[in-house]
Amino acid sequence: MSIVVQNLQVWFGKQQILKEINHTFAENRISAIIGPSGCGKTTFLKSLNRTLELDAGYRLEGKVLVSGEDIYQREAGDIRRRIGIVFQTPVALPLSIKENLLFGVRYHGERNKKRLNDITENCLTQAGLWNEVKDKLNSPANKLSGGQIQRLSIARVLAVDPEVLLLDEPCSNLDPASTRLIEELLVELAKKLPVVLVTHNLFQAKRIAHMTIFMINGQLLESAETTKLFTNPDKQETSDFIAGLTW
Ligand SMILES: Nc1ncnc2c1ncn2[C@@H]1O[C@H](COP(=O)(O)OP(=O)(O)OP(=O)(O)O)[C@@H](O)[C@H]1O
Repeated sequence: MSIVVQNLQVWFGKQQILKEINHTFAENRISAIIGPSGCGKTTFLKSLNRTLELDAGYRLEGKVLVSGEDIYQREAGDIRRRIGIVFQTPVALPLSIKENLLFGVRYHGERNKKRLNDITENCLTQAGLWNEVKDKLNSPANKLSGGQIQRLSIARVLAVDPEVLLLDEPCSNLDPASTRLIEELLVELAKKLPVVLVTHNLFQAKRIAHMTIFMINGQLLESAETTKLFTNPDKQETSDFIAGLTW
């Protein structure tokens, strides 16, 4: 499973936000998207699963192909299930831990009790949360820590069996220990599906990303194996950004 982006351009009103982006996100890889604030990282991520359409006033040109299909020619709800997204702020719905986990699954129509129980255990286990919550599945999720809620958010996305996982700065509100747990989780998940991660934390990109993409002013300036991009980038702007010389 790869994601192929062809000539992607996005506008909000008259302002062009993304400019002719071409890229292939490969299978079984973690790709990190880095770049200065406001360069379009989140917009790019949201265009990969049609979450962007939930914002008013956007216009998009170009193609995003998943399994060879243009996601903009398919049903948006189905695309958002197949290409899951986790946002920066850990969100617990005002429900129990189990009902948080099953929210999307129930929305998509699953009613079988055994199946729902199996999904609960499998996904919480995958997210490294099962042992911490198995004895309090019916307790309110908002009593969990920020790091636990972020792992629950990831588990909730995994529960609908996505083919791709997108994350927008998933650790920016977390302490180092919770960050490490999420990073370990992403490394495990990337063995099964492509993971695309927007991060401001260059150390995080270095630690876990196989590929890193550098964006600036709505353009994808450079993408390469992470080691190459951080040690021997092709572009001066990338080098300056990594060195902290600009922005
Ligand atoms: N819904 C929207 N309506 C209008 N403009 C928007 C909208 N969302 C984003 N923008 C604009 O698009 C540009 C890129 O924003 P985006 O959030 O994609 O950047 P970013 O690189 O993720 O920034 P940051 O690192 O600060 O999170 C910004 O100028 C922003 O103001």
